[in-house]
Amino acid sequence: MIPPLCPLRWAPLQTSGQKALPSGENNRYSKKAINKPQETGKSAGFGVHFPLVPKPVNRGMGKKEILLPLWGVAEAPLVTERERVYVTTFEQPEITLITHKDEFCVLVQEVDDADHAMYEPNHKTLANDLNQTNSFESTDFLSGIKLKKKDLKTLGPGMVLLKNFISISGQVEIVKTCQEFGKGPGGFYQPALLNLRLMCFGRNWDPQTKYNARYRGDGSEAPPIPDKLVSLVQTSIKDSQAYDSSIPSMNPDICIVNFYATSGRLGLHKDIDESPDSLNKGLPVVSISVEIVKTCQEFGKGPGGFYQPALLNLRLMCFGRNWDPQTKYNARYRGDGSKAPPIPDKLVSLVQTSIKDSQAYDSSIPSMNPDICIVNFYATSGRLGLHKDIDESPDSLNKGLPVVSISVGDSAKFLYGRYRDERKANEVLLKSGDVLIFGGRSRRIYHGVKTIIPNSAPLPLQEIMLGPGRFNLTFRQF
Ligand SMILES: O=C(O)CCC(=O)C(=O)O
Ligand SMILES: [Fe+2]
Repeated sequence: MIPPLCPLRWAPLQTSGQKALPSGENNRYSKKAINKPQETGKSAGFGVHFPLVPKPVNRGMGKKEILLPLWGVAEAPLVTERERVYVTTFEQPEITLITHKDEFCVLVQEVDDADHAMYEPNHKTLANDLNQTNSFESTDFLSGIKLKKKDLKTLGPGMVLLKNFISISGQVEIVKTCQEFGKGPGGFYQPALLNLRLMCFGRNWDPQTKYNARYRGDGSEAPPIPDKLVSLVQTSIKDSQAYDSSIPSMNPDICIVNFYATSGRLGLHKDIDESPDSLNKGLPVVSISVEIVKTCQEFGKGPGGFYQPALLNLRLMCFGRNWDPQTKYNARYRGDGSKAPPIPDKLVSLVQTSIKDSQAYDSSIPSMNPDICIVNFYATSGRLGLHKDIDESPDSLNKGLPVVSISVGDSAKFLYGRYRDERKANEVLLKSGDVLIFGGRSRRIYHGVKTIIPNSAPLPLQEIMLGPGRFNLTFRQF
């Protein structure tokens, strides 16, 4: 079993297949067909060893919750496609749980009773394991105590989706607030031609007069935005900025609440009624993965830039200090006399954020201050044989200070395992924007890159990259 290995899906850019909104000032309510959200792919399957048995809790309607202790999940490769993760137990390989990744690693499964029955035999044999672990109470999930882990995706530059961000109890509170204010003066009404009901907090906006009518037709004024909602918004922005620093801060002064009945819909439109100052702030937006590619391109062509090391199927450069496959960390300068440029600050903080996030899953992952970043560029034929990263100082290795690996560009089939044997290795697809952290007991795992998948990079990246290929940046503390 592989100890803590924690791939985070950070995904800064939209995956190919998602379409940008059509250009042109489609205003808020023009009647155009609504595109269905595009599925970007099916969940991947991973063999995961669970040393304990899930305890299904019946929630009715064929829904059961499966509670797993945090560490049981942290040992699993938590790579997900969207919010779903498939987990297969080794003990019962025929069982595949279709689960939601959630805070506290409470996994929710929809199973019927036949599936349920299959768990029972193991339940007894592994009861001891279960007792030795700190499993979470189902009430944690129901009361929706603060989210430990936010599933975070950027859908494009400046566009971030925080999955599972608001606890269930928070959602209940929001519904209650909307119900309460919605039925009072200034509450919900059905605007002409629109297939939804609308109300505003903070100030009035309506489809006809935009922000120009201070009061509603019924003479009512919008109630202030409830404080709790304002702080929820502030927290969301702060969290999103940790991933996409191009998102500007904001003090909301208007909140538009739409209620869609089941037949509700809203045509494609832009939200462009706010002040020009507000609309233009934060432009142009540069996503961090675009920035990473540009940084690598810029430094990569200068002195100390990319070169092809003997016998390796990739191009290499370093930030922070020099490392090369022959002399390891011993040659301070490269063969061409050049010195490694410092690691860009933004990358250092990205690494710190990733480590912090991974620690929320697995507190055994130590913190780390990167002083070396090795950048590999793999063309489509690029690969890297199974190896261990063991050239760092004994102190760093013994403490298990993590290697933080950021992938940008085309996806790669990444291998990892206990042995230097590709047939025995586990495989995981690392996509653009994924951050893989291996530290603690996994610091000395074998790992390598089997293949690069050409043209799998998000479209905006393909546009700025000079051709297909993958950048991988590994950060370590010597
Ligand atoms: O490209 C990768 O994902 C792995 C790179 C790596 O293992 C290394 O540079 O040591
Ligand atoms: Fe490595």
